[in-house]
Amino acid sequence: MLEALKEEVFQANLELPKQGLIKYTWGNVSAFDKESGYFIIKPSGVSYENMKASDMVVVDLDNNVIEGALNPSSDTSTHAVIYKEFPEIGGIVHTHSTWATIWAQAGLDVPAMGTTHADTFYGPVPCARFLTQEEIDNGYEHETGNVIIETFKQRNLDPMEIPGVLLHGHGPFTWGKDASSAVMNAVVLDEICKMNLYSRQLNTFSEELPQRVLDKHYLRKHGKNAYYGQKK
Ligand SMILES: O=C(CO)[C@@H](O)[C@@H](O)COP(=O)(O)O
Repeated sequence: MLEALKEEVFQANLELPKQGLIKYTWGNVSAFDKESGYFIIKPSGVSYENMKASDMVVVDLDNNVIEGALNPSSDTSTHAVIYKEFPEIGGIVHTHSTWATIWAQAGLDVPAMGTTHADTFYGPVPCARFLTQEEIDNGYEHETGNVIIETFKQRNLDPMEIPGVLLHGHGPFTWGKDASSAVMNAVVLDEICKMNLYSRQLNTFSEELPQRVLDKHYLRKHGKNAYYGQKK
């Protein structure tokens, strides 16, 4: 079942090593199928070289495997929590990409310092807190999803305007309307983390974008008045 989406998820997963976002098996991509309510995710620990589209695992939002011979990613319940809470999300990516993970390990939000950032993220990308011992005991991956939701709720963020998050001491999750846009957002997040780090090294006092520039760049690409991709 869902053969076309399996192929899409497979291709999106292959894009991670191609874009230099992961080494070994340090990441996963999934995509949600609105009609069935199932999502498709990379199998756990399977190397990208040996993986086939038919290895992709179909799961439901309660983490039951519906189809697939291999174990789904160990991050499956984090993906499920995000899909459940934010129905507009159609694809999710988790990586340990170097630059974004550096910011995650530093425990810092990623400030919007340039228009590269503003073209994709409408404000700083938040860094979510460490999990408590109780949360880890309750179910680490599930609670990781809950901490992401908590971060977006507490800060009143729209997940489609800020399509990603850092987890303190761990790494990034990004998402989008489908798997390939979630991968693109993972690439952008890693690049802006790199740019910001160098900018702050060159000038500790490098400023964040003024709101007017953030608005200009984000709003011409997104939302009802977007200029990009519209007919003349
Ligand atoms: O975050 C981690 C490990 O820290 C996992 O995402 C990573 O190892 C990938 O796991 P899976 O192979 O998807 O089970």
